[in-house]
Amino acid sequence: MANQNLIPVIVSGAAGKMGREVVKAVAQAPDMSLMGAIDTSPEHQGKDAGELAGLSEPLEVPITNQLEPMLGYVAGERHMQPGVMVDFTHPDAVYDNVRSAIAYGIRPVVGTTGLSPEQIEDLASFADKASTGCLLIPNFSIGMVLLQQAAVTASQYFDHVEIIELHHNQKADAPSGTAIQTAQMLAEMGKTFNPAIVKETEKLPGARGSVADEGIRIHSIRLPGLIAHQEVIFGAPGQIYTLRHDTSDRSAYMPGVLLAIRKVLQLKSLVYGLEKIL
Ligand SMILES: NC(=O)C1=CN([C@@H]2O[C@H](COP(=O)(O)OP(=O)(O)OC[C@H]3O[C@@H](n4cnc5c(N)ncnc54)[C@H](OP(=O)(O)O)[C@@H]3O)[C@@H](O)[C@H]2O)C=CC1
Ligand SMILES: O=C(O)C1=N[C@H](C(=O)O)C[C@H](O)C1
Repeated sequence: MANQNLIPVIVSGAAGKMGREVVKAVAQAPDMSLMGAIDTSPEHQGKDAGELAGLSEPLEVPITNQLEPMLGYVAGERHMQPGVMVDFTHPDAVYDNVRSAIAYGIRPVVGTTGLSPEQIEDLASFADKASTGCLLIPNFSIGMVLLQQAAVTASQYFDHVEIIELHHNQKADAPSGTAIQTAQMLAEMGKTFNPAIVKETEKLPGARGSVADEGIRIHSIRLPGLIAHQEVIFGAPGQIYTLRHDTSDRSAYMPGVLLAIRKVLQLKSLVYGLEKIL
């Protein structure tokens, strides 16, 4: 395939758990070219992104912490498709990274969670003004989209629901972006869940989890040995309906990430959620 058909991709957070998977997936995609691998972690500077990701051959793409020069370089590659930046970094870094990418006309595909509603609104208006596609995807796995659809269906028939999300203990944000999105989807059904039956007292603050939109409670578990898991539990007199999704390997997210890289080129504004591009 000639170069002008390739999508130039920058991976931000390339040395991290998700970033390494993305480097592998992009390197193996026939329509993409890994142009930059950004990561701030000092011990990985200068290392080959492919070797770090476990590929047998080097990709000749060194890890660097210089995002802006890389955005400028890719923006200047006019003989290729418009550039895409995939971000799997940290809740404290993602907002600035996305603003910078949009400013250079590079389309962000964002997996990093932990953005506040205000930050998301601001990024949406920035992308809109720049007529630049931007995808914010709290969860790239198809299984989670299916779980959320089943939860929305069930919420028509159940008035009581709680969410439990379980993750590895290196996760910075709680609750997970996926749990927040799931609660938002249920809240959009237009009813308030979990009407109080008794006056509850929390003898230890937080014992009943956090209360998201429309009374939906979210409980966050953090343990080594976990990757990413979510349960949505509906209750009614005499029955419990439990939906559960388990991620056992981060490769589960890669078909969604590659799809998002291709789809973001067709967008002119910010879109939130994998289900919108399937
Ligand atoms: N949407 C989805 O489907 C999924 C989303 N996630 C989310 O993705 C994010 C990353 O997760 P994960 O890979 O597990 O995290 P890791 O901590 O393993 O990786 C993040 C990497 O980004 C680096 N980093 C931090 N700040 C910057 C910055 N400003 N620029 C470039 N690199 C930076 C980190 O370096 P250092 O360690 O030195 O800080 C680290 O190497 C999290 O928000 C997580 O919730 C995770 C899985 C799936
Ligand atoms: O940090 C993680 O690992 C994950 N984060 C995302 C989230 O916060 O929902 C997606 C998935 O749960 C894995």
